[in-house]
Amino acid sequence: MLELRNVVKTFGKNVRAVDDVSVTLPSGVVGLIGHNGAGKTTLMQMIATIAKPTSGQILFDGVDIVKKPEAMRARLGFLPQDFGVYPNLSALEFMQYFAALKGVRDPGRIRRLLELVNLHDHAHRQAAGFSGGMRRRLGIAQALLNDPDVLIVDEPTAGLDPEERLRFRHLLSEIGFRKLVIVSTHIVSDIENMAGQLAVMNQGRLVACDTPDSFVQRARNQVWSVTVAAQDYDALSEQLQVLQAQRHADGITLRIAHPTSPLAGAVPVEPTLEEALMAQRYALSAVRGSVELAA
Ligand SMILES: Nc1ncnc2c1ncn2[C@@H]1O[C@H](COP(=O)(O)OP(=O)(O)OP(=O)(O)O)[C@@H](O)[C@H]1O
Repeated sequence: MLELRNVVKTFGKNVRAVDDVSVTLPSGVVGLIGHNGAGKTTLMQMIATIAKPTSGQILFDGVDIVKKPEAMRARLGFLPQDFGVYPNLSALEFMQYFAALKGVRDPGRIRRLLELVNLHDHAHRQAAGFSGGMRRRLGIAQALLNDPDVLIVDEPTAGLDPEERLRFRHLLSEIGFRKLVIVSTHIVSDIENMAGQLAVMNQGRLVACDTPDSFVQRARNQVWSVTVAAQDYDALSEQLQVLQAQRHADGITLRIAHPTSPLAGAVPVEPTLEEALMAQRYALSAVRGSVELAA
């Protein structure tokens, strides 16, 4: 169990990257979500013991890992955002290199991990020719070498194509059956089907931590659907929090976040998780990107 108590990280005088975060995380997949600059990477770096909190405590199974980082390092797998593979090494050589660094002596483990991430057929290929998804999967394989109890993955699907995203999500959710997996992202769809808990960060603060279902439940009766005339769209979108707009022959059907009925004829609809987060005003840059007029 991982426990953060009043964790603060400041940079210089003015930047409070992580601002008084307290949370307890048992096991399973936790989605750490928030817009760019919300503090996700800084928080994960502190959990991974590669940055120290300015104040506060981080306990893993009751041990203070700020004072005793080795207690965490031995049980940690970390895939940072800017993880790079060595292009001249094959997948197998890369794994052997990290196994040596981590003191892992079981050669069968490398083979099993390459199978787990579906790279066993490419074990002898140089990583230089790997796609983004293959590199991320190799990154996960090295992070699992020491059979960690905690796996931390920063922005796992950045730059991956849709098929690779799916495969990667599936892999992480499988690992989450047995371990604590912390996945940071600003893309809700990356974690909505695998995270048991969602921790939402905004400006360094942890503004909410709950199950995806609870977020959706709280947003019920706050997301509305209504069809309006095409010429009214610009004015309405200025006044209302439009989550989605779809153009068709009879006008434009809007999905709107509002605590009460926003317009005559509006009917409440079941919110998606993304809409629920928007309706509750957890600003997420990725969500704003989804508000586009579909022709
Ligand atoms: N080494 C540093 N020195 C100064 N400021 C920093 C440093 N690292 C992070 N920050 C600032 O701390 C805040 C949080 O950054 P952080 O990278 O943790 O956010 P994030 O949620 O991971 O963002 P992203 O999704 O873009 O990776 C930002 O304002 C960032 O500019």
